[in-house]
Order: sequence, then C-alpha cells, then structure tokens
Amino acid sequence: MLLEVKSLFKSYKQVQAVSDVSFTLDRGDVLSIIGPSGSGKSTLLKLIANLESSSSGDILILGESIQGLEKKRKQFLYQKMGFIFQDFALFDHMTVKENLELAPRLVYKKDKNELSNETDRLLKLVGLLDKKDSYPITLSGGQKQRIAIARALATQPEILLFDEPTSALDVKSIDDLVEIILKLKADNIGILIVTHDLRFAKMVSSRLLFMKNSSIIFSENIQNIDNLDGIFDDFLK
Ligand SMILES: Nc1ncnc2c1ncn2[C@@H]1O[C@H](COP(=O)(O)OP(=O)(O)OP(=O)(O)O)[C@@H](O)[C@H]1O
Repeated sequence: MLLEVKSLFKSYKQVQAVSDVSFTLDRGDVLSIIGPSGSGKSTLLKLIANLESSSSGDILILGESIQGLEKKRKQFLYQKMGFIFQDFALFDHMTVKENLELAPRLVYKKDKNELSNETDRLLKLVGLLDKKDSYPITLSGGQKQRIAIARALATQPEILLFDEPTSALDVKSIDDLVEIILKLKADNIGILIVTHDLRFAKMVSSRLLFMKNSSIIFSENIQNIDNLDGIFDDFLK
C-alpha cells in the first residue's frame, strides 16, 4: 500500500476540521476527495503532506508509520510524495529547466547530463519540451501547472497530491491534465486529488471520497456510481 490514513483527527481551537478519516491509496489508484467548502478537504491534504500536524491518528507511507521516525527516514518517505499546489508555486526567477532540476540536484546529487536527460523526459511527458528555457511568467495557467507536475515528478515520487487542480484552468487545459493524470496512473503512481470539479473527478478517478462536516460520509469505486450527478446533488443538500 502506498498510503494509509488511519483515523485522522485535526482540530483548530473550537473547529473540528478533520474527524476520524481513514482510507488507503494503492499503486495506480486515483482517489478524488469531493466536498463542499469548509468540509475539511484542504486540511486533510495538508496533514498528509506534513504541512500541518494531526491532533491524533496515523499516516503510513509505503507501509511505514511516520510517527516517531528518525529525521532521515521521514525525509526519505516524504520524498515519495509530490505536491502540486493550487497556485503551482513555481520559482519565478528560475527557468523551467532550473525549476525542474533544483530538487533532484540537491536531493540526489545527480550530474548535469543525467539531470538534463531527465528534464527532457519529463517535459516531453507533459508536452512542453519547447518551454525548457522559458520563465514561468511567460506561461499560461495550464502550462504552469504542467511544469509544476513535471517538477513534482523530478524527485521520482510514487504518490502525487493535487489541491484543486482544475480551479485555474480552461476546458482545453483540463483535458490535457486528464490525459497526463491517466498516463501517471498507468505508470502506477498513486494520485490523491482534492477537487470541487465533479466532471473532472469522473474522468480521472478510480474512487471517490465524499467529505462533509470534517468526515468522509461516503466512498465508492467509480464503476459502481451510475448517477454521479444525482448523488452529488443529494450530497450537497
Ligand atoms: N488554520 C486554521 N485555523 C482555524 N481554522 C481553520 C484553519 N484551517 C481551516 N480551518 C477550518 O477548518 C474547517 C475545514 O477547512 P478546510 O479549508 O480544510 O475546508 P475545505 O473543504 O478545503 O474548504 P474549501 O473547499 O473552501 O477550500 C473550516 O471550518 C475552516 O474554517
């Protein structure tokens, strides 16, 4: 199992943001967490990405609990996880190539040739090899996101986390994103997506988790969901 979330809780003073959330993510799974605003989706993603600490519960990466681990082992496990932020978080003063090569250069100490070959491979995967020497400011929202995906892949993660990936995209860019996610799924990467976008979730997911009032109230494999829109209408009531 790539990722296992066990009875996770998070509260902020009076607010219970995440209550008793459990699920698993396996290789080649695309899991979308859907829910109304304030239901706890972003908090859950932050807990998984180690950007916030939980009040209780456990997270296992590649079968290993992250609790009480020594720093190096924890770092190693978190390197298995790539995060694509809603605002993409690219470094504007660096070219696309420099953005992609920063982390692998620091983490894996690869030489220039190796880095350059890997950069070309990743940029081909996201269809943007011709933007290698461009600066992020010259790219469209959809292109920035594809670069953010390539950058996340540069450290060879097995799990990818996406926060609201379609929020800044036009229809064509969403179609491109769907294609990339399905390629990554076929490469056996486990993908967790937080989204409001049911149409998109339907196109990429193998399983949907519906979150409401800080808990997962319903989880179903996509092939078992016939009338998705009907379910969602009921769910939002
Ligand atoms: N840093 C914080 N301090 C206090 N309360 C917070 C904090 N972050 C989130 N919350 C609260 O936790 C609850 C869940 O918020 P969260 O952002 O996880 O929801 P969400 O489902 O991601 O919403 P949206 O779809 O609008 O982004 C909300 O009531 C929110 O106000």
